[in-house]
Amino acid sequence: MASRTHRPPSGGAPVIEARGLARTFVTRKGREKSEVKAVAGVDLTVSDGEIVGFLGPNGAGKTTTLRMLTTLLQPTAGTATVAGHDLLDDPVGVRRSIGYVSQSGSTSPVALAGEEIVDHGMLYGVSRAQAERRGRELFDQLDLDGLWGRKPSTMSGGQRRRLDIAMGLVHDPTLVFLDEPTTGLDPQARSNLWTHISDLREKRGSTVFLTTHYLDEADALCDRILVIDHGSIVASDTPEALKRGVAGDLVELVVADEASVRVAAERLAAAAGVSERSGDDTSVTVDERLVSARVRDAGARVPELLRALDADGIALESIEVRRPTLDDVFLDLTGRSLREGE
Ligand SMILES: Nc1ncnc2c1ncn2[C@@H]1O[C@H](COP(=O)(O)OP(=O)(O)OP(=O)(O)O)[C@@H](O)[C@H]1O
Repeated sequence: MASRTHRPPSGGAPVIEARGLARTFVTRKGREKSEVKAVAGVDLTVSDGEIVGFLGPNGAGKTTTLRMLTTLLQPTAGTATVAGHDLLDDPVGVRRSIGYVSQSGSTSPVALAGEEIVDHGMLYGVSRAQAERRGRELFDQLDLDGLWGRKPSTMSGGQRRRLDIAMGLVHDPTLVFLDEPTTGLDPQARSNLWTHISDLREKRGSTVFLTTHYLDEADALCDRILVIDHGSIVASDTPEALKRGVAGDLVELVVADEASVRVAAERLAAAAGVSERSGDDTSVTVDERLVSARVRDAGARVPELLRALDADGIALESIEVRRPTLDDVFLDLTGRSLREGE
């Protein structure tokens, strides 16, 4: 399992500082010109040693932001400093200081893994001997022992993804960008990779900025989560604080007798301190015998609710209290579930 030693968001000096970073794409269809504001002026700060997760629904602007921060795409407005180098004035300095592992990876299926990693290091100005030493060290740390002479096409998905990460680290970057590092891997390979990603920080002091579609991954790995929607950052906090911000725990009652549903809904509304209007997020909803509402501090209020129901002679078939998840946070912030996009 990945280490959960989450650090405070404002631990060290900023390694990424973006102000008003924006990108508008102009597309033409015949004589018609239209503009897409992919990223609409993003301010973000990432501190030294943080693991930051960048989440957002499909088309929210994640990849465009990542491509700008890694110098692959010119911003149309705004400024940024990445790993101590100005994005616009010194893109080469940025590139030399960062590691970038793209969604598709960058290994050739035919070259041998060890050759690939040495060539990649040399591309970044590292000597052959140094690249080989560093590469072998990374193979050891990333559980790739014995695969130096193998072609990536003969490796498992998890091994190939760890090789991608080794390639992104061979020149010893202090800042690593990972674009959906575990997409397509089975649960065991994902959790194994989480350990390696948290080790990047624990053992090497790296700062990690990653995008993911998996909320459990963001929860397990990240000190802080940035949520982007329609090209703007809509939240930035620790996973715990984001969950605390959701309006209470979900309490679901299944009432034994349909005739008691109305009174049960009244009692739940009183416990939740909300109205009984349905269709509102902060109201009680009734679906046949299922009565549910969000209740702040449910642990303290549910015993009182049960006593009130008992006094009214209302029997329950079941009661469930569910703590907010990151998916609830996501739904609250963007109106969409991240799972809808999968
Ligand atoms: N080269 C381009 N030309 C025109 N529009 C573009 C271009 N690249 C991205 N866009 C648009 O910009 C918006 C943001 O796209 P982006 O790829 O950054 O989103 P994303 O959050 O990474 O999405 P996903 O999760 O699906 O990868 C989308 O509306 C997309 O269609």
